[in-house]
Amino acid sequence: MTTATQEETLGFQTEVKQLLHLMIHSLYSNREIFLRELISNSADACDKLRYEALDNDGLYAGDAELRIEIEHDAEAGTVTVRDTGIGMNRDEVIQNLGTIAKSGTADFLKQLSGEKQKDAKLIGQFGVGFYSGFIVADEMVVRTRRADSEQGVEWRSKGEGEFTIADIDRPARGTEIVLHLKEDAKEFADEFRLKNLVRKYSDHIDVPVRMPKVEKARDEEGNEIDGSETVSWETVNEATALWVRPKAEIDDDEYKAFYKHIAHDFSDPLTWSHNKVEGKLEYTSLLYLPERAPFDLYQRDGVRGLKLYVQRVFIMDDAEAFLPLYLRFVKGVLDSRDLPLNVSRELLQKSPQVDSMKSALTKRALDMLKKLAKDKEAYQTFWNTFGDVLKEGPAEDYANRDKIAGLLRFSTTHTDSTTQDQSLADYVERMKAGQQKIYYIVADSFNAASHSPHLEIFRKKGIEVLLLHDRIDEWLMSHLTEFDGKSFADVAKGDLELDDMADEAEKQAQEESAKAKEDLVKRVQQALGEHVQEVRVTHRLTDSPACVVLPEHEMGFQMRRMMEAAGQPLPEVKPILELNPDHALVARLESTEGGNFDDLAHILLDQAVIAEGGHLDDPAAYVKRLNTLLSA
Ligand SMILES: Nc1ncnc2c1ncn2[C@@H]1O[C@H](COP(=O)(O)OP(=O)(O)OP(=O)(O)O)[C@@H](O)[C@H]1O
Repeated sequence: MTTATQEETLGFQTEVKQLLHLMIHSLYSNREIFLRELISNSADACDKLRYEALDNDGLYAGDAELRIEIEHDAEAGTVTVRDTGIGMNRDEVIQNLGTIAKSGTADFLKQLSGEKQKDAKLIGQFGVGFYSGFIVADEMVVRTRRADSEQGVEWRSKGEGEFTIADIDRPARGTEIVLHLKEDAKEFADEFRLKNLVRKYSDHIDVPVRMPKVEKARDEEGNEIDGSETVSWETVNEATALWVRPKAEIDDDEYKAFYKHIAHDFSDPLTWSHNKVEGKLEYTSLLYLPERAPFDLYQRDGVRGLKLYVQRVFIMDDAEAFLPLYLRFVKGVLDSRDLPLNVSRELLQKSPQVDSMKSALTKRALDMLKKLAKDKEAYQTFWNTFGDVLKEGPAEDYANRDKIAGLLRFSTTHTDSTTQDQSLADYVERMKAGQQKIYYIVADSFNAASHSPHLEIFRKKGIEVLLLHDRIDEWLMSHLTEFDGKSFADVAKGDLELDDMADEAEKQAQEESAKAKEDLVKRVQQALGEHVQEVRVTHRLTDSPACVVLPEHEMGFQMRRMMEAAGQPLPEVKPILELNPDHALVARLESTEGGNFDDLAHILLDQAVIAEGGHLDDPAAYVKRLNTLLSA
């Protein structure tokens, strides 16, 4: 019997309570995963001990065998998961089992409304880990002792808002978790069931998972002898690290199970890539592409990186140095033969070996995406979830710009749909004879892009335009210069050079109408004064009377608005006003005199700004002018 001292009862952090509630209700139909989660934690704890013992093998204290044991007691209705890993001290128990360390969890949980909370998929974004025990247990007891401490600790909770913690005697290091099963979960206290679950979920774990095997002696006739029971421990999982095994011997289910272990995810991965590299550098990598985004994907301090092993010894989680930021959704394992066992995060930052592994792994990850892209549906799932992150690529990784460009997907006037599912290769294939450039427009929303006056001439001529409407798009386009030898052109910037595609008669007519409007252009320029940089006649419009454009190398409207919203002061840039010489309103303008001319010229400018998604400096003045003209 253990004696408990220093007992205190503490409350869970609010987020833990919310998460527990969410989990118990949403994972009911998937209850068996509790065992996978607890074994996964135990395996991590064994990895951590192995790592700390590299410097101090005294930590093993005569028992160097790392193992996980699972026992059950059908009568008492309990299941116990025990490990000889690193264990926890009192502070760690409070910290790890009473709080959720991940920043942003509280905010995320707050956003979830009642209906959404029922969605089992959401819970996967957190990786419920230890707390999943409460899906099947109405009480959990944890007894643990850290390998470098003499003091054992006991933690108990019914998962209802508080836990009790006390010091106990505990000769064995490591952690033991006893689950007191709920009435309707007693089925898990069964040898056969447990064994199957271990094989299903934890076969690939490096550490042996053992279960007691009860044997009875037999008499000469082969009958079991009562009272002769002996118990031996039997290893029930394969217990070799998955990535070490030859690819041909690993089936898809094993790859998937391993993903769930390392990524703490509930869903299957979309795809994976397993490679052994030999030569100057020797390492094995197993990269996975998740199906769902973690809730902290866009947080600067969100978890990312690979699980790093050196010669099969676990070194660290979330080693960020091996992949660029724009591939932060990739999960996986890297096992290197060349790095020193005592490698630290700081050393990783500076190592040339790490740099060459990073560039090789980046290529692998991009190749994995290219392969996935052959399956349109799967790739679309990827793109809808992580496309925005991949769009950071061309700016961050100049060397792989072309590869990344091939992986991008866009909305275009060809499909006129918000779904971004067209590649640049698709676009190039559809280019018109004589078309030199890949045209795009950037706007704040899909509708603003697809209804922009700038597209009128393109639609008329049947030239496809990419409709970019994500916040990051202008940033992306400023880092893409060409694709397949074709340069990119923003249809809202600079002069339109559709000349190669216009016939002679068309060109001549355009020149003539520009000439005929020279006078009007001058008058408008005078009326608008410093509000515009230039006024000119355009042929890019068919339905609208006017539009605003920016000089070729100027930052685009969308990016300007974003930077201004972020408090970044920018030098003012005046737009160029382009007039449609064939529009009735422009004809009316031409025949208007005096104050009305000024009003109408201003109205045309303001309307062009609005149509492009911009805000008016002085909206009241616009309304007043419009009303004056309407009531004239
Ligand atoms: N068997 C164990 N031995 C030692 N420490 C453990 C054990 N189980 C859990 N812990 C500690 O408790 C922490 C919280 O565990 P929990 O399973 O909730 O989350 P996690 O494993 O960190 O990540 P995730 O939430 O993604 O599963 C772990 O990070 C670990 O430090």
